[in-house]
Amino acid sequence: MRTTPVVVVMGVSGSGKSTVGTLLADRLGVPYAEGDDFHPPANVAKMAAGHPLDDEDRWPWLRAIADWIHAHPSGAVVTCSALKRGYRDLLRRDDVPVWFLHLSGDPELIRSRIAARTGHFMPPALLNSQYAALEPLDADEPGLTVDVAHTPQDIVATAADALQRGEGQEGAR
Ligand SMILES: Nc1ncnc2c1ncn2[C@@H]1O[C@H](COP(=O)(O)OP(=O)(O)OP(=O)(O)O)[C@@H](O)[C@H]1O
Ligand SMILES: O=C(O)[C@H](O)[C@@H](O)[C@H](O)[C@H](O)CO
Repeated sequence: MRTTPVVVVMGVSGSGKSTVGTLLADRLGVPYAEGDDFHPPANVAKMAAGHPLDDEDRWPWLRAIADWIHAHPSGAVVTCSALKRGYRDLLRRDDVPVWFLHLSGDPELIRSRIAARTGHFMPPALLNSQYAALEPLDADEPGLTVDVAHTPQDIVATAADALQRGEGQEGAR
């Protein structure tokens, strides 16, 4: 690969973005950012109260993540649900290559993981709305889709291998 991309670990709530993202950043030796930290407090309060975000809620948050991405032209990992194509278009800019790792999986598996998780603001009831909004990677979007039934370690190894071989640079697999 000629240039190290910024990897955006995407997927519905509870798909494992933070778990996989921190491990992948360690493995690649690049900076890491947690996408939830870019939410304005009003967004977190809205989700915690059981209401899904809408596009208007998400644009300022996505712009803040896009700014972080483009402050890291030498490569980085950031988590962001990036559920819709239009959101990913906003995160992609010409100056820094952006590569999406979509953590995809069976809703019941992810629901059970959210139910077992403690200390997180996102209520399990919002998972259906996350799937309703989700638009998987299109064929022309650089990135890779992996099944979250695999262990975080296996997912990180698969992603790191694909990045090293330059796979998915032209479009999603
Ligand atoms: N591949 C995996 N196998 C088993 N458990 C996993 C896997 N990935 C994540 N988990 C567990 O599932 C739960 C959700 O993971 P995590 O918090 O990383 O998801 P997330 O996508 O960052 O969530 P959110 O978007 O709601 O912040 C955690 O308890 C985590 O330990
Ligand atoms: O786009 C969205 O609806 C939000 O980003 C959510 O996905 C949460 O931030 C997150 O994933 C926490 O659970």
